[in-house]
Amino acid sequence: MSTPATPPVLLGVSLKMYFGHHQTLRWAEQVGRLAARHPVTTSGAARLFVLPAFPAIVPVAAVLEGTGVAVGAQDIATEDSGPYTGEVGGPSLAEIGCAYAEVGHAERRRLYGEGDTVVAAKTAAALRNGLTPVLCVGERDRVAPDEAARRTVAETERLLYGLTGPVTVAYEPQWAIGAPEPASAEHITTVCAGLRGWLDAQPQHAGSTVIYGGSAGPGLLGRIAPAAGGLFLGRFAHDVAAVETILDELAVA
Ligand SMILES: O=C[C@H](O)COP(=O)(O)O
Repeated sequence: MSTPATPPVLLGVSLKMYFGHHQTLRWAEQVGRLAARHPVTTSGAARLFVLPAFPAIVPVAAVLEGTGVAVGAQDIATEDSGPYTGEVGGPSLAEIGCAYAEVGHAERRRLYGEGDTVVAAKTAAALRNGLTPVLCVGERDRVAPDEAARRTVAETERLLYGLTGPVTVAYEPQWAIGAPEPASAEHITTVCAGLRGWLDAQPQHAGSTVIYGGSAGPGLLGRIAPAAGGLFLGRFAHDVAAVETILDELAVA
């Protein structure tokens, strides 16, 4: 019997609203050059995706063409078209080359009042438009790892109820976002293993991935894999040298 192939490590970066437009393009050019030459990405052992601000998606997709780096959006409308001022719908995102759409980030929940109903509807919108939702889940306050796992699995189950398709679940404990350092390896592996176990029992979500975000950076993945199948990076990917360090770490793992 053959051993199942190890799935590629998934490294995502959300640029949030940190960079200006031209800075975003310069950053994307550097990431594209890195991905096109690094053995970990060229071999397919790791896959990268980036989520720029909406206006940069089209030029970033052009910059990254042929590098293997996928592009996505930081948000998606619940509806596909119609009178929804300021929103961007899944069909448009798919048309401009997005492969991913982030949903449910803690900042959107906290600052823009998005609750479970909206997050679930955005997840559904991504799936029906052929985009992989990057579904952000995680407890708001610091609790023990087992309790965090229980809450996070229940949250994921609730948000994915009735939906079908592969998802990228980004475990982001809200208290670890924008912090000096990530949650502990024990905390992350307990929750990610819980998520992995739940997903593995859901054939309708075959092909799904669990990644960790929240002050993630170099030096972390080796301590949380394989429970976490990758990282969802924020600030610590602004310096492309840090992304290269993470790829280098994978090369020697
Ligand atoms: O979207 C990414 C996460 O919220 C992590 O951001 P951060 O690494 O800057 O804390």
